[in-house]
Amino acid sequence: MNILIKGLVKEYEKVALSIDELFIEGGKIVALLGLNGSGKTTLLECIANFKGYDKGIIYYDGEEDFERVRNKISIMQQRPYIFNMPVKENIILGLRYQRLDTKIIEERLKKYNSYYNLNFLDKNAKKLSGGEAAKVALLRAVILERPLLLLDEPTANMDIEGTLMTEKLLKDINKEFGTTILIVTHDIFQAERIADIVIFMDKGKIIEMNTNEEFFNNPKNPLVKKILKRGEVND
Ligand SMILES: Nc1ncnc2c1ncn2[C@@H]1O[C@H](COP(=O)(O)OP(=O)(O)OP(=O)(O)O)[C@@H](O)[C@H]1O
Repeated sequence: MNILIKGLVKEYEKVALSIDELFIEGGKIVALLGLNGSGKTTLLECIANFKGYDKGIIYYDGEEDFERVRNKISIMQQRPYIFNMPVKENIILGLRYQRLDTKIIEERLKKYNSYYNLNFLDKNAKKLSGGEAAKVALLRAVILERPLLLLDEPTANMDIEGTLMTEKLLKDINKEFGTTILIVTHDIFQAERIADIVIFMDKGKIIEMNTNEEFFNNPKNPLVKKILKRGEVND
């Protein structure tokens, strides 16, 4: 699914997000980078139409009526909600709502759990560690197999193995279904590993957007240049 954003403004006490125009090509993995408070979550929440916005239009494959595309989008939020029920039920919740055949639900669960091999599917999900809960929330979003996947720092609490498996999972579904994936991350190396397009935000605006290669080899914005240089020396 492609996304076209025009004149988008979201205000809280101050302007949290102000984007003149942004086009995200369908089928791409797009990493959203930026310092704390730069508007990454707000952008994701506007696209997911969580709290509405003050100005602007968002087109989803040319469609501006969100109700018509709602069931094509899934999101994993920064602090995902975990329901007081077994892990398995947390993961397949959306599929249950769709009243899919039990066999199909079990097959999908098996397919996607093969990335993490969670062996505590019957455990109450409220008792999971931060990284375990993140894997459950990620699977809950991915298992729906929707054309647009919005992920807010999905691997922030995961160990390195979980992080790399998540990256493999995202690449695999992107390849299999052409899923458009928008992923917020603070890990520039993760962005470099998986993104086709990288966006850098500052103070509610997009200050740099480029292909992976151009972004990392030839950054234009002074702040981005400075941050990438620091990353290289692991400072
Ligand atoms: N519910 C809210 N009420 C008031 N201000 C908010 C609210 N949510 C976000 N903001 C403000 O909007 C701005 C952008 O916040 P946002 O969460 O989008 O940033 P972010 O780039 O995702 O940050 P982080 O990297 O810390 O997750 C910040 O100044 C934040 O304080």
